[in-house]
Amino acid sequence: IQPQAKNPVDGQEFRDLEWGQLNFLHTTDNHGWHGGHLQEPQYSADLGDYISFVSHMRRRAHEKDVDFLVVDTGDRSEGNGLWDASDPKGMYTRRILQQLDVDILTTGNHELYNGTTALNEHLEMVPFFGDRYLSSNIDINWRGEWEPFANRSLKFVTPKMGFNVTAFGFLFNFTGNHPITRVKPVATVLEEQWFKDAIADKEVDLFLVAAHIDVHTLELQQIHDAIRAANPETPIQIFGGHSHIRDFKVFDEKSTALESGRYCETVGFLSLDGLAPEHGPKPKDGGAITTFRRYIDFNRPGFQHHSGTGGANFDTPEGLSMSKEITSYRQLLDLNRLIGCAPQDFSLMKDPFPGPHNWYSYLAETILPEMVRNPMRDSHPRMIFINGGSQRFDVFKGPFTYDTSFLVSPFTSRFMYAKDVEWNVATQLLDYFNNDASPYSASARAKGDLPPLDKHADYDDAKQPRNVMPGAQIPLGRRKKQKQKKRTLVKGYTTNDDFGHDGDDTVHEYFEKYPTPKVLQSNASFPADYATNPPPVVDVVFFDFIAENVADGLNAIVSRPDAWSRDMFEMYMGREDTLTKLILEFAAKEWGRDCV
Ligand SMILES: Nc1nc2c(ncn2[C@@H]2O[C@H](COP(=O)(O)O)[C@@H](O)[C@H]2O)c(=O)[nH]1
Ligand SMILES: [Zn+2]
Ligand SMILES: [Zn+2]
Repeated sequence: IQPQAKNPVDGQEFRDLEWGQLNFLHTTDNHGWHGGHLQEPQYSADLGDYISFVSHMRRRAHEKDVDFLVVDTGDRSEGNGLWDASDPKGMYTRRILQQLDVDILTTGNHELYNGTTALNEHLEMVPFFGDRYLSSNIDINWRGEWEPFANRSLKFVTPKMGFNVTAFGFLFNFTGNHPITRVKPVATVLEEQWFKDAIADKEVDLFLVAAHIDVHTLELQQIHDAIRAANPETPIQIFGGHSHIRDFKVFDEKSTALESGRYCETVGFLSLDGLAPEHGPKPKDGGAITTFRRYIDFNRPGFQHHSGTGGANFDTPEGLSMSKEITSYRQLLDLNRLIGCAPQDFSLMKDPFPGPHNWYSYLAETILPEMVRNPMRDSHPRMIFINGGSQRFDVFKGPFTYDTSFLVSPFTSRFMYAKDVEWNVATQLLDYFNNDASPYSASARAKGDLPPLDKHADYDDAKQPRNVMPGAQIPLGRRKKQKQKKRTLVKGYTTNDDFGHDGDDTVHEYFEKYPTPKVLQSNASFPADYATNPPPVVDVVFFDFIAENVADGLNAIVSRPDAWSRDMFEMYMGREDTLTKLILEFAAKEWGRDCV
């Protein structure tokens, strides 16, 4: 099933990009979506189109005699059939990404959850990209000793303007990584001699930080502050990620951070002016940096417009062959195989939870009770817990394909259980998980286990841009503002960041975003009168991914630190019974195949 993408932006007049001395394209958290969005025209470009776009933007930079860098900040894996359906996972994605002309890339937490994935990233991607692949705080031990996962930092001179740039690559203080890897806390690395030497180097015109870190976090503040303390005047440009949102933070007059969404929905564009090369002429206005940022929807019309090629001359031979290669891999993996017809749209956060249009509610009320079963325990009442962040994308009414199961619920978590837990203990577990004050929240963030924030700020003209530094009436650093023209709006990202709300290239119609559960509970085989006559005990069933958190929660509830531990839990279903598989089986059984 290949729904054809109509022109995603009829009536859209694009505002041109403001180029500077140094210009960037940024992607992050693409999570395997390199084949594009087949059911969303406005994000329908694929990696082939992006390769063509990058090629044209490099050409334009050359014509303008300015510098241009392409950056990716990780989570390239997990969350699309193109990645998850191959064996080993990511086999085709790593092959296609090696054809992307990227200048600086770093590692996300999703490259590190699974040992095979981490090792393949280290053995295939790191050597291929060489010193451009930066991991300043990750090590790997696959051959008996700890060694850097990739290059720690890179100093280079930009070809046109002769800027001396020192680049780093950081991951947030992630603790959910596979044991063959280790992630050193950012604060620890900032004290290491190699880092101190790198930021002590006075022959640097710009520090570049590629970070798989949300732009509003302690770790990123620590990195900025360490570099700034050693370099009061040197510009610091940060590219963030991980929280899957479009965002932009002003740290100070010479430092900002751009975050560019997720899932091949966004390409971030950023330009800098006013940089003073070490040996070049000093800028006339005392070194003020002018910054411009724009979030470009990942579609061909936008790429064609900004590459200055229009329709006819956009596709490069490399881009065309990449698109063909992706199509062939998708066919090889049989990703378009129709499984069933989803009876309606179900969203993760575009509709209230709980509610009739919310995917979490449909899972809790319909899919999990029917599909998460153990024949030996079927008559036993059970509570089923899954982490909210395990669900990754909306379900659209109509064709639900083999690929869709990976878009929605890609992970290989299995179901474990604690047998016969007292009712009045088990009933307190959900609050332990979802109460922000509980210890779970802190450990979940460190594990990367909070549902990706997907904050779409509202389009409130009166609303001041967030985080404007106190006393600074205009965003720090000078920026190039552009007039907004009236447009026909389609639903999409509406972003309000430290530079205001003119960042989205395609002006979208705003829509409400609703909170999602940190952890979802589903009940099954409860007696009809459970509300007035609750069963004495229930089976507590859960994803192995949160097994330690379940033990911690139960122990906290009974106030005994060692009442439960992971090794006391048993498998509830088989190793092959992932939720991906269970959803496929449900869709095949319940949803019919005549998609009207
Ligand atoms: N149930 C599982 N959830 C997982 C697994 N690996 C990751 N996750 C969830 O992903 C997000 C983090 O994603 P990010 O793109 O924001 O970095 C987080 O909510 C995790 O819970 C897994 O194997 N099983
Ligand atoms: Zn991500
Ligand atoms: Zn991440």
